[in-house]
Amino acid sequence: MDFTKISALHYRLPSPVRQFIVLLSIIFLIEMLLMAVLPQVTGREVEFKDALVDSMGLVTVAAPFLWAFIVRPLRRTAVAAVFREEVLLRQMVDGVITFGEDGTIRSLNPAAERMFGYRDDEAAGMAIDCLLSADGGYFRFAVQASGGHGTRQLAYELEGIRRDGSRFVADLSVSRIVFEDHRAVIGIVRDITARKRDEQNLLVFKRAIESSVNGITITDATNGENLIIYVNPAFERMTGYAGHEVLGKNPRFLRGDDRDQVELRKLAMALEERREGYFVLRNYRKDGSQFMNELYVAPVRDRDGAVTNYIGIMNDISDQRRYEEQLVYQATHDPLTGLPNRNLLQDRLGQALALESFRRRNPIGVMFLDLDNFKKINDTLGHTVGDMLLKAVANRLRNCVRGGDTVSRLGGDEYILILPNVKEMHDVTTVAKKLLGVFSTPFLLMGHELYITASIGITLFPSDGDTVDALLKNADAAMYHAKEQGKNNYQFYSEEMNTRVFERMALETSLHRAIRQHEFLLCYQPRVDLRTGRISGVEALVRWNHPEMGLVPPARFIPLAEETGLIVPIGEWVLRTACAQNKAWQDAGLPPLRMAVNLSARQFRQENLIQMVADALAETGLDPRWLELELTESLLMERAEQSVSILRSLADMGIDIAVDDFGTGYSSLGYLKRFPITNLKIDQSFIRDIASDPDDAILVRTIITMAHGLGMKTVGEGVESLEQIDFLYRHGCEEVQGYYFSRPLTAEGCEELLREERFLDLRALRDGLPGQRSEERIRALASSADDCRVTA
Ligand SMILES: Nc1nc2c(ncn2[C@@H]2O[C@@H]3COP(=O)(O)O[C@H]4[C@@H](O)[C@H](n5cnc6c(=O)[nH]c(N)nc65)O[C@@H]4COP(=O)(O)O[C@H]3[C@H]2O)c(=O)[nH]1
Repeated sequence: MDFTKISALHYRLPSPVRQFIVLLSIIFLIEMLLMAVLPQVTGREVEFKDALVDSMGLVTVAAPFLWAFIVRPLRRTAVAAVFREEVLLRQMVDGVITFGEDGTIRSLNPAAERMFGYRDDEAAGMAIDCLLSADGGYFRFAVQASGGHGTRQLAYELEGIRRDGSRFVADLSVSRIVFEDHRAVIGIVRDITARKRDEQNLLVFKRAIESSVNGITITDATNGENLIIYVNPAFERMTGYAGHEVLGKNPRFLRGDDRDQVELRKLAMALEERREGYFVLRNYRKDGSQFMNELYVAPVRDRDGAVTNYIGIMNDISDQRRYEEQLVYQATHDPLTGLPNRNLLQDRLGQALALESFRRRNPIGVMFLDLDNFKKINDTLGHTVGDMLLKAVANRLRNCVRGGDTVSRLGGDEYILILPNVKEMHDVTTVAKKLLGVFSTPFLLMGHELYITASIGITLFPSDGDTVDALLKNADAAMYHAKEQGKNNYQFYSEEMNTRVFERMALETSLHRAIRQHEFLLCYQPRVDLRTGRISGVEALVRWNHPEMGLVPPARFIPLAEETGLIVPIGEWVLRTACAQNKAWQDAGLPPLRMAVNLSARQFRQENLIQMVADALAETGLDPRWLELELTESLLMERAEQSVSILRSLADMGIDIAVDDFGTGYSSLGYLKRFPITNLKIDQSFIRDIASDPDDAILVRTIITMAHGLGMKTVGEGVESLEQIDFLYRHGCEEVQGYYFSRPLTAEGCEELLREERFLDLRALRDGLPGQRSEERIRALASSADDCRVTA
């Protein structure tokens, strides 16, 4: 390799011969001068002339020494210096290109060779434009470089072109070198593609950080202080602090005085252990407001693994937390009253049981409180009032118990109370009495003064059960017992209550089976027209022929069927069977009579009721005028407005409507007038003492008068004596029904009665109070009929 070609540096190294000659000449000239001047000064011209000759000889003799001891060492030193520079050039990682002012490349150093893919000798003579492309070509910078005086350095960013045509970003520094008569340009080229990419990447990262919705902090961990050196705009938005206000501070200022946080301790530990971590902290904005900071902290390590910085990524999750809390609240609380719901109740009771099983100190009381007749209020006054009442009850119950007790709502009108720390049984009784007492004051809601009572069932852990389910189930059974005991009382759980509940469940199961296996049958109780004494109609009464229990009375299964909804298929069967039976009697040539069929509340609320009745009539072929539907007074009044339209539709079909158990509910005269009612059936509770109790007598008289005033007829129910019949007859009651004339009969028994055209002999009544004979006669008549008496 010709080093002299590499760069312009070799121009600085003078020729050794020239140096040597110059040196000798200088010495000789000095001696000559001395020889010329000294004789003048000393006046000894001859001696000096001889000496001059000697000097010349000496100079000649000294010349090799001069060469050997001065010029050569100097030369060596210089060459070594140049060599060092040349080696430097060769070792340089930057490419060095020398080229003339005409743009012809003179040399490339090895780095430039690697960079451009040309060997030095290949590149020599090529135009610099082939390696470096810039707008306006090489001349722009070459001319600029050579334009000034002395050496100037200029930097450019160009495109480097490799031998294979690929390009890279080149950073070029050019220097113009002028040495003696040599001129050249040195270009130092650096491939800055990676740097440029890094710069771009940095820009992207910076932009990402700046535009991140997460607050980002960078702290300096080198001095152990962890002071903030950067915060992004999201941090400023999140905290309300401007960047300059927090730079140089430790981020812990965000926690304010709220130091007692478990998560803070975890954070401190993570920082101490120099590891990353995730924390949720209560932090405070500049205005003092709190926010939940979901913080992710990660250390940044240098090449040696030492932590230099921490990056903190913050996320304000206050809204999310609120939402989560709301979800948890919704999942654990009753939306209406704000009381704990079944989930939370089970959780709390479970915890109380676990704790008490361990401590075994005091029993836990569980109370099941159910409002009495709440449904009536809901149905008559509407759901708004019902809801208000439930809320008001919740408040009263809450205020009635201690802080550690739980009042929860299971739904509907059922509340459960947990008393976790019962010291004595007496405590539970006191609380139960207190709870019943909160209902002694009426509830004033939307202008209504509501009196309501509650029934409470009580179980105790561990004596009545040791699981949540068992305790709740037994409290429920006890509450049912309280209802059975006349409501508005409390009952402690006992084993036999469960037996009853179990029986109820068994009954429910067998009711399902009864429908499938057609275990129901109908009895018919005749109704007598007091004007003629003849049978004017019959009432269909359902019986359940239970395979083991025998005939089960409706009072034992109708309420359960009503509760479970089974009354709908049962009622439909009753209606069809009764219509079919009536039609069959008519077809058999018996005198036509009215068939009364009971409709339960659930059936009455069925959307397809009208259609169902129409279908039953159509399928059996019974004329609607021989059908009478019986509905209770309370059922009609519960949803009076809806009842009006349903009853009208039924009446329009030609069906008679009777109000059952009249006098037991609270009828509004206004509605009674609007209902298309044919008959009012006076409840047997008023008939029973009609002859002895003046109040009942007045009431019955009033009902009859009122019914007539409204254009309705009356039927006396449960008539058992001639005196009762006499009273009703005298006060204008149109019909009677009761054991006196006939008990409910099987279809065959009833048919026989009809065939025989049995009648009530009214002569005795017309002639005044009946004598012994006539009464006996009538009794005999009644007892001769087939009996459909129930066994249970
Ligand atoms: N102490 C006494 N009782 C008398 C006398 N005369 C009749 N009874 C009884 O009084 C009830 C009259 O029927 P209800 O008021 O409609 O009252 C009925 C009715 O509300 C309901 N029920 C009966 N059958 C059906 C039905 O098919 N569907 C629906 N939804 N309810 C029914 O069950 C209730 C009870 O029916 P039952 O046990 O058959 O009881 C019948 C009947 O046997 C009497 O002189 N003295």
